[in-house]
Amino acid sequence: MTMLSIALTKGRLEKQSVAMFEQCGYGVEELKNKGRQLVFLDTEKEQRYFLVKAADCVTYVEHGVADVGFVGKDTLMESEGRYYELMDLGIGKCGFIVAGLPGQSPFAKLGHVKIGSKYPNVAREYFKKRNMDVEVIKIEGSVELAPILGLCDGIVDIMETGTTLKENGLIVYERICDISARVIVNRASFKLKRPEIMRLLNDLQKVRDAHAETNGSR
Ligand SMILES: Nc1ncnc2c1ncn2[C@@H]1O[C@H](COP(=O)(O)OP(=O)(O)OP(=O)(O)O)[C@@H](O)[C@H]1O
Ligand SMILES: O=P(O)(O)OC[C@H]1O[C@H](OP(=O)(O)OP(=O)(O)O)[C@H](O)[C@@H]1O
Repeated sequence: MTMLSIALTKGRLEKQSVAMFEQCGYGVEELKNKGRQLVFLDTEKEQRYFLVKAADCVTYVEHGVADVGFVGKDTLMESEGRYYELMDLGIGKCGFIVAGLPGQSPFAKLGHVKIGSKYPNVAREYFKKRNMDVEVIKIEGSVELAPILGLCDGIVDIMETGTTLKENGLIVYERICDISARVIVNRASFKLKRPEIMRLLNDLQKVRDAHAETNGSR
């Protein structure tokens, strides 16, 4: 059997991704008990996993260093990589929103509008579709701070529970779209390692559907 290399997004998606592999019956003990280690071998299934930042996950898959990647749709929408997006994992569910201070909608402002975001391409694209000419300011994190301090009139960011916005006195003006984690696959790997990749996708699909059923029947 051919070895599959799988790039996992570290951080918020990590725990749920590892749990899915565990439920598939793969040997992820090393991944669960990691220290500073970044590559993990699952000899039984002939798979190796590595943990990388979201945007790097796309890069590794695009270049074929990883055959498969687990990454958020937010990152895919922001990047320009070439890969196959083959499955919605149903984890890491959240959404892209436009938010701002109450009574100060960026959609109602006349004149120059500034939008802060960790996702400048997504923000630019969205406002272009709305026929609005905005200046997008790239922000690396704690985006909610930017309109409070007057750096911008609104933000494009991720919202899950809405707690971060609420605790910072911001409101949602528009929901852009839903986001969840996806499986992406290198284009050449999909031809050369198709049986291994199909087996992985089938296993993941069973786990995802079992979750959906449990949640749906609550
Ligand atoms: N609040 C959230 N709820 C659900 N999923 C989220 C949330 N925030 C981020 N995600 C998903 O998890 C992925 C990783 O996010 P995470 O915050 O761990 O890393 P990051 O965005 O690279 O930030 P950092 O610079 O803090 O590492 C995101 O690309 C997104 O798909
Ligand atoms: O709606 P909520 O459940 O409050 O989640 C939303 C928050 O989660 C993400 O930030 P993250 O924690 O990744 O930190 P960051 O500001 O460094 O991006 C996002 O940018 C929001 O700030």
